[in-house]
Amino acid sequence: MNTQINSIQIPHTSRTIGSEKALISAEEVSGSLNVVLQFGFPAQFLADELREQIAQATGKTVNLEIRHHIVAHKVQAGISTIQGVKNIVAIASGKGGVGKSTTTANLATAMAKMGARVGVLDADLYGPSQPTMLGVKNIQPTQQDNRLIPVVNADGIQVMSIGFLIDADQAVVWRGPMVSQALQQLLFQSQWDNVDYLFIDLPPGTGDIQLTLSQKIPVTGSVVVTTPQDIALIDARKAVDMFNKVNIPIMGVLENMSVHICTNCGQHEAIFGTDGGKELAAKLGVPLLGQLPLSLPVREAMDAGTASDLHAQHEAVAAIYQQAAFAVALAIADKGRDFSSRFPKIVVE
Ligand SMILES: Nc1ncnc2c1ncn2[C@@H]1O[C@H](COP(=O)(O)OP(=O)(O)OP(=O)(O)O)[C@@H](O)[C@H]1O
Repeated sequence: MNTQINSIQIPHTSRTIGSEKALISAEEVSGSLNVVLQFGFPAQFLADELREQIAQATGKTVNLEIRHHIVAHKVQAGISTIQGVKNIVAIASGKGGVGKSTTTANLATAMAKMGARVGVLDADLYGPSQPTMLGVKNIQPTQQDNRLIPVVNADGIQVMSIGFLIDADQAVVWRGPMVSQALQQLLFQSQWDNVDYLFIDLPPGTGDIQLTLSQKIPVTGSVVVTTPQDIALIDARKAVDMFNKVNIPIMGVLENMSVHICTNCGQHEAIFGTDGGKELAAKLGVPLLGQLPLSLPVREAMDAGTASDLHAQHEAVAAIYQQAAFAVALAIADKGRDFSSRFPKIVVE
């Protein structure tokens, strides 16, 4: 029985239940089979497909319980992980306005809907938009014992934003070191509650601020967002170079605004060119996480703060983000574990 279950392929992957060592138990009770599986990534959303496959392979009625055990994975050498946060994913773009914040909000929403505990840190000082996109713009974080408690949205996403603390007009005159300090404060002094994946929406560009941040924040992996336009791709490459410089693995490239689909006639128009992100990913040898079309419901949902409803009502959009988030979770699960928080820091005086 176990051999049959272990050889089942996990949907949307080339892995099997056996290769993931996911089978905890399979017991026959009163004619049906009680199966418990545990994964190192969120897999609750695969429950129906897996139950069906196990039923087919064993010829039994199956009761399936799916658990996940997500652990902290390796970050850059010499940086310790943060209390309450297991894995940080930095979302970056070389060029502004390509949809980095939209991607962050939707990857986080997809990951939360897949059953993970998710946080978002809005580090986009020059245009903090996560509170708006995630529907919490009118809520302020509270304070407890000198720590900020992140605001929690409809999907349970813990949100912290530089926009909660300063107004955007003031921010534009901030210099690099001030930005870096404010962000570290937000990250290290917030009371994150057992977050599996914390997405950081970095400011656009690849200057000193981004470089400093990627050297000081413990990042498990990064995602680079680009439109297919040549000019965006050149800058996206710079973002990739930046992450390589500080040894942060790139989990993939997400191509945004890939095509425009006419709402009247359904015709596809490649306004920003075709497949640029796909080609960039291939050239760099990193996965293409997805290609999201220009989409009116996406724009409307981001403005209205209804990312959660967007995923419930627009299956095609939700599927693109779910696949991308799943690919990120799998890539993280494949990395070595981080044990930095288990050992006390040794300080030589
Ligand atoms: N695929 C899409 N379809 C429709 N509108 C989109 C799409 N992606 C992003 N947008 C819209 O484009 C605008 C810019 O997107 P967003 O703020 O995510 O970009 P950004 O790269 O984070 O920008 P910034 O440089 O300001 O940080 C937003 O109004 C957003 O709703």
